[in-house]
Amino acid sequence: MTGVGDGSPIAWDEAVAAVHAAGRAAAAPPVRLPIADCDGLTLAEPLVSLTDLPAFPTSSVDGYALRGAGPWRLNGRVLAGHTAEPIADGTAIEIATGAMVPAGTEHILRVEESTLDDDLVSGTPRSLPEWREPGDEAHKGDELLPAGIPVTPAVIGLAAACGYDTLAVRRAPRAALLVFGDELRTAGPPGDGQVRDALGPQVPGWLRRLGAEPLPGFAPRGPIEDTLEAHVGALKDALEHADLVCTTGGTMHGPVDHLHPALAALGARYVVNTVAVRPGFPMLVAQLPDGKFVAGLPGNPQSAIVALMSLVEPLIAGLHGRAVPPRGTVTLGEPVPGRGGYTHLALVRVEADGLAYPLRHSASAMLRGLARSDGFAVIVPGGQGDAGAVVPLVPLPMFFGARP
Ligand SMILES: Nc1nc2c(c(=O)[nH]1)N[C@H]1C(S)=C(S)[C@@H](COP(=O)(O)OP(=O)(O)OC[C@H]3O[C@@H](n4cnc5c(N)ncnc54)[C@H](O)[C@@H]3O)O[C@H]1N2
Ligand code: MOO
Repeated sequence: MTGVGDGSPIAWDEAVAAVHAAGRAAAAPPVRLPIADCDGLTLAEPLVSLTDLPAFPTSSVDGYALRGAGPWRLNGRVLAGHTAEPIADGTAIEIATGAMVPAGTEHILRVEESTLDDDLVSGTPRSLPEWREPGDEAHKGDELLPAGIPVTPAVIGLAAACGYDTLAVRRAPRAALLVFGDELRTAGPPGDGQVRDALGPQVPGWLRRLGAEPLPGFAPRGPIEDTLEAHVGALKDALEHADLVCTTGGTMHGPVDHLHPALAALGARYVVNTVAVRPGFPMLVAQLPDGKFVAGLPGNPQSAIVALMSLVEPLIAGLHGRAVPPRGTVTLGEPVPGRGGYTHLALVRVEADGLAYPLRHSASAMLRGLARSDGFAVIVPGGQGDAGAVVPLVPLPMFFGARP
């Protein structure tokens, strides 16, 4: 096998950039879908307004459109959804919020600030216009959003408002999960040398939140029998359906770690093979000759999630045609040690004082810290996190669709 990272681990930020670039190069071609089906997908073209917004002068209030000096003779009504005739001098036209303002209107008088006596309207209109002019929000042809941004419900609303029925989007990559490890139990408490599979049940939820499309059923397969044949067979099968297959365990070179030989048997090329990060360094991403990806997550449960956030999140972003997700910063409330020449991804929780505190029970085999965490504080190689230091944060996407 060939590829970046053969031999010694590559730097964490280089690994992030490498998988993102590989994903971007393999991004699916754009498709056109009805706007309501685009939530969580990615704009493949800039959103350009198809119209002025608003498209016509639009009343912001219920009241009377006026022209000339008052009192004004009431001469009709215009409701939202209708076109308006021009207004004659010295007249008032009753107008509803959202209705088209008659041409020639000089003021709109709010209904609660007016009096109507027979057919005569009087009152003092406010000095500021009570309507929105065409183009106040956007002009036809304005670029409202660039290509490559996630389609959120707000984006769908904006697209609808300016006239779109369909959008050019990139589909989400389809992801599958294979769990390796004969020692795993899929039900009940651990014991007798066996541990409970803690990744099969949780990784699909993370993948969904990172923007992958669940394969029908999305059932993680495993544990896969600890033979090379079984690994190759399971990978082939999953790769028939998925653009991205995540595996857990078997990233090292123990007697029953078959991931590397299985990837070699499939003709895969490493995009990244081991990363200078703790925990989780044996993580890898490989690409098959047909362009599909395998992400090898280490078996230690917290390390697997470090690998998801380090490699799988930017890979999925690339496959969507998006930038690497923005990673903010936190201010540390307590010191967080560095890990020598490795990047340290340290579980932290942001407390009520706004500061991020390292969590206990956060060794690579543990999940107790992860379950209380907001994300990973990033301590750069050779550095350390002093209390009060501002450091990057890799946030965990806690809510469904929070970061598609
Ligand atoms: N000689 C060395 N051995 C190990 C090293 C090393 O540098 N030299 N690194 C350790 C590190 S760090 C990690 S991480 C693991 C990665 O190993 P694998 O990816 O090959 O994972 P496994 O050996 O299959 O499992 C490791 C550990 O995690 C438990 N596990 C696996 N899958 C699950 C699961 N789905 N749910 C819960 N727990 C799981 C498994 O039982 C093992 O305890 O290698 C170290 N070894
Ligand atoms: O790097 Mo391992 O992933 O520390 O537990």
